[in-house]
Amino acid sequence: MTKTPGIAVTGASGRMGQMLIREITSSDKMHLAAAVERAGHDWVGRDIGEAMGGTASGVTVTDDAAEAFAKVQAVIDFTAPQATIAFAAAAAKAGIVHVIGTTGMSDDEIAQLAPAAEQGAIIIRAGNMSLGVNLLTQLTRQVAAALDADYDIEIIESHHNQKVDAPSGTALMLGEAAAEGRGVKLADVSDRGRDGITGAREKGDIGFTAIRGGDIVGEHDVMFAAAGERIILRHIASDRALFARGALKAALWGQGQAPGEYDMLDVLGLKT
Ligand SMILES: NC(=O)C1=CN([C@@H]2O[C@H](COP(=O)(O)OP(=O)(O)OC[C@H]3O[C@@H](n4cnc5c(N)ncnc54)[C@H](OP(=O)(O)O)[C@@H]3O)[C@@H](O)[C@H]2O)C=CC1
Ligand SMILES: O=C(O)C1=N[C@H](C(=O)O)C[C@H](O)C1
Repeated sequence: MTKTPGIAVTGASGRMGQMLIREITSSDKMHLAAAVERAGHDWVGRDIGEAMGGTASGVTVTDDAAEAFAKVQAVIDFTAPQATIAFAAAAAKAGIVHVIGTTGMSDDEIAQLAPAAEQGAIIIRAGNMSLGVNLLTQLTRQVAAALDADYDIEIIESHHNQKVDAPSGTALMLGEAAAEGRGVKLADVSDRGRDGITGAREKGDIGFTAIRGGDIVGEHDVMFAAAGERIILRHIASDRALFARGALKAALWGQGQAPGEYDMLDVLGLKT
């Protein structure tokens, strides 16, 4: 029998952490080999299956990422920016695949991942792991390239009321794609957080609006609004399992890749 890759999940008690553990446990292409939580978390030392309210899995939650990563082929990490930077360094030491779903990272924090990729980590990072959204980035780039600045680009995202970062990682991916299509830098045209007497909209800007409420999993619209018409590209995620399955696909794709930084377009073969 062929041995499947062992996977570690960080932020094991989180919304995505638990979803990832369920998906890995039901996959025959990989197995759950470690579950990591931060020091002091009350799940540390408990069986992850039991902590999640199910049956024993044989995997005890640990706060020792280095020890966990030494015995796996990939780590899937949906946590928080500073935690992800620390996990990247540990993944580099272990020479394993590091799938990063964490959003809300500043440019400076993203730059801090580069040394890990140079030192042996195979980093696959995306603000959204779904096929649909990654396809939508390509469509957004295409439509933005085809239309001139008479079409105002607005990105509207909606998420659950526990989300801590805005705009969402997905909205930023879509904004980058629109800016690329237009041949401009997103940082030069990004318009966020309008409030009060903002003045009229600047031609060529890419606007962002974030809605937070209830249990919305994740919805994104890219609107191209001109005199007399609007084109709206929309993605609706209705189940977090979508993101988890994308992350599992990335963990498998990364096996045997050279150390470096990749994204879901690489994994899904959508790079143009
Ligand atoms: N790329 C994608 O496709 C997707 C990305 N995401 C992103 O994934 C991230 C997590 O989302 P979600 O699961 O909803 O969030 P949760 O808050 O439910 O889970 C976050 C987990 O990370 C842990 N964590 C936070 N900070 C640290 C730290 N400093 N060290 C160690 N562990 C830490 C938390 O532990 P504790 O409870 O102790 O704080 C918790 O277990 C977010 O950035 C979100 O935007 C979400 C869905 C899809
Ligand atoms: O926090 C979430 O929930 C999600 N975060 C990602 C993002 O910031 O875009 C992906 C997805 O929309 C869910």
